Amino acid sequence: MNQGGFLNITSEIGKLKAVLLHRPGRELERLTPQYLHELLFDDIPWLKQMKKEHDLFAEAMKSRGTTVYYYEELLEEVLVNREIRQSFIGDIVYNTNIANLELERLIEEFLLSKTPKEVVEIAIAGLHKNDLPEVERELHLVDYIKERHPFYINPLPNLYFTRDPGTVIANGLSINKMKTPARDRETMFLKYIYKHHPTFKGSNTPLWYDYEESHSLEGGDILVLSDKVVAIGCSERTSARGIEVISQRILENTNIEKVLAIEIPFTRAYMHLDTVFTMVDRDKFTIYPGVESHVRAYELTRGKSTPKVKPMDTLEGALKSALKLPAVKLIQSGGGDEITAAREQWNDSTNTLAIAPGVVVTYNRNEASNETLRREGVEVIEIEGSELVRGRGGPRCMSMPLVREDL
Ligand SMILES: NC(=[NH2+])NCCC[C@H](N)C(=O)O
Repeated sequence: MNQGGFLNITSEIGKLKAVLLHRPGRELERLTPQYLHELLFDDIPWLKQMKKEHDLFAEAMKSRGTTVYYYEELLEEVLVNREIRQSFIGDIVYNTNIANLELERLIEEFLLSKTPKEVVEIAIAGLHKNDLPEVERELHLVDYIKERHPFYINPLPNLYFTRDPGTVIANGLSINKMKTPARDRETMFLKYIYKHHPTFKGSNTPLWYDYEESHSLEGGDILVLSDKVVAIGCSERTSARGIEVISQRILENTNIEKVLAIEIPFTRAYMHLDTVFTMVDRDKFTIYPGVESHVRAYELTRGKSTPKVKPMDTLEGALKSALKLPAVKLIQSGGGDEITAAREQWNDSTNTLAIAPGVVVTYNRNEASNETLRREGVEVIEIEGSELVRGRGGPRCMSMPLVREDL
């Protein structure tokens, strides 16, 4: 069924051929202690160092044969077309909640006077109130009341976690519905790329989910385990209904036969399934031992209009049965020590990115977890992440695989 289009993901571990990243930019320099929580950060990273770390992350993939695409480049290419740029600017302004038509028009005019590159930059880094040239205008009530908020267009500091707004499943794309307002606008970028970029558009690239739908679904929860099985975390960010809706669509339109819905505790430390559980080889997974006993798995198969559900006894059993494997290995992160495991999980030890079967990229700081993976025969490529980690995401969160070789 996977013929035609550019996108192809039939596993978590097939050789990674193309990936979408976002190099952290000025949006990170707009974080202040006051808005950290709202913007889903716990700390303020140092941008210069962050960029270096991110470039080395990209390099680690490139040197192994992965083509790296960047959000800002693709968007800029799309926005060279004036009509598309106008529509994009209209959408951005519409999504800002400025609630003042005159001001909206001024911002629109301001953006229309910018080059495609500048528009992309503002769309991601936001528009500070001081950056809009002063014009005489009558102040409305909303101007007074909202005055303390520093931005007309909010910055998107989480965009470097490209995993979350979009997910390729089989030959199609899911443009996800983000749970929080802080990340809502990220998904719109993907829609423009999908609709207008020559590499991505194509009548044969199905859309499995759209950000305009009402139930939240984030990419950190979606793991394409094989050409027949997808796992989706039910979490703080991804709703049960969102899982049902996308599952029925992929069960009807692809070779996928089963979706494993995996329920994890709803808490900030494990906001997505991939913060506690990732696939590292054909029959190997890494898991944070602190959640193992709280995880519940359900097997979904195609139903009439919504999937049939079968609760499973254990995660291990569910994986074995769905993947038709005689055994699976759940490798516990943290090297068997409870305290180390919890500390390293906070720093994304279980958020591994497989770039080939049994080959993963991880942060070097998670020494015990990396050592455990190696002992289990996994090749571990370590990257520096002291600044990147401050946004609470690791190599898997920072990447959106577009094309993998089939296994
Ligand atoms: N796939 C992931 N685990 N992504 C992590 C995203 C972290 C980001 N600060 C957020 O809270 O949304």
